[in-house]
Amino acid sequence: MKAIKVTAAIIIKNEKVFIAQRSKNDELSGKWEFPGGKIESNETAQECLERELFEEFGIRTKILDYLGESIFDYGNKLIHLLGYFTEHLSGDYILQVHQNCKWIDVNEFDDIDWAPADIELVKQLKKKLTDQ
Ligand SMILES: Nc1nc2c([nH]c(=O)n2[C@@H]2O[C@H](COP(=O)(O)OP(=O)(O)OP(=O)(O)O)[C@@H](O)[C@H]2O)c(=O)[nH]1
Repeated sequence: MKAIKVTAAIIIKNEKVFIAQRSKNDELSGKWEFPGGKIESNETAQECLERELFEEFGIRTKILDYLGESIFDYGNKLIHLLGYFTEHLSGDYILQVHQNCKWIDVNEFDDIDWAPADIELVKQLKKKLTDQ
């Protein structure tokens, strides 16, 4: 099975991380994720993330450092999630496709009902944020 490459943004403000909840009609409905989406054939991971964040929330962003990856087999598909630290440049967050969003502290990571592919990425992020 060929892995589907998906970008995921880690946006941090006042030491809190932005996460979004997938919509009712979505696959993985109700699960929380780092916003992003599938990389299209003509774009880089960075271009993809900037496009997705504008489409999904109406915000302009700048992609910073690469955090890491998670490869997860959902059975019907293999997801290759790529996490990038991302800076919010402008625009208010307006939900276009998600049912909810929130800013969470690293202490709350373990209480979130994450999309399964995110769990490995969350582990890496937690390590990075608590080791500093
Ligand atoms: N954006 C995003 N997708 C994730 C995460 N974790 C995870 O398993 N996924 C999965 O990765 C795939 C990407 O989904 P998406 O729906 O956000 O991407 P997209 O906007 O390009 O999709 P579409 O073109 O089907 O609407 C989905 O199968 C989704 O369930 C995550 O943290 N962020």
